[in-house]
Amino acid sequence: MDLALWLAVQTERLMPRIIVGAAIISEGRVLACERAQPPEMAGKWEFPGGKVDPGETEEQALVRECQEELGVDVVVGPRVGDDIEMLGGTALLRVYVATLANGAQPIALEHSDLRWLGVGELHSVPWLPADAPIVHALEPLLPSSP
Ligand SMILES: Nc1nc2c([nH]c(=O)n2[C@H]2C[C@H](O)[C@@H](COP(=O)(O)OP(=O)(O)OP(=O)(O)O)O2)c(=O)[nH]1
Repeated sequence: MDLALWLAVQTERLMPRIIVGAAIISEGRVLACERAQPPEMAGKWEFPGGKVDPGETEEQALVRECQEELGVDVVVGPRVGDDIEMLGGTALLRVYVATLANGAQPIALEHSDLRWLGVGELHSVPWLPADAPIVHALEPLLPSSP
């Protein structure tokens, strides 16, 4: 490995890329989104979100991603669960609870399907593997009968 590549790898290890996700809760249910791509992730379910761009706060990134992916404004609340290490420690998944800012309903602009899941339905979809601890941490936040 040459010096430039080695330095790039070390920098990524020291400063993992933050990927933010929004656990949007409405009427006692959380929004799950089915990935449409890339092929190896298609059919797996996730929280809307994505990479935080340089110069952007995590909250700004979540608001932007929810606009791009779902066409809705969200209000970002507290964190849910711990950071999840991904991609060999070069990225961290960090999920926040969020609510819809107004009456607008999410539209699947980039996903292949959307579902509102009550606490008893949380495990009814195949989540991306990294999301399992977050889904678990959400359970106490959802009412037993939405
Ligand atoms: N948004 C999101 N990404 C997740 C979750 N769980 C999980 O493993 N990931 C992974 C999938 C991807 O490898 C990565 C996020 O990539 P992305 O494609 O959604 O990010 P992005 O919108 O910024 O995409 P781009 O700029 O590369 O087009 O994190 C999750 O719950 N939500």
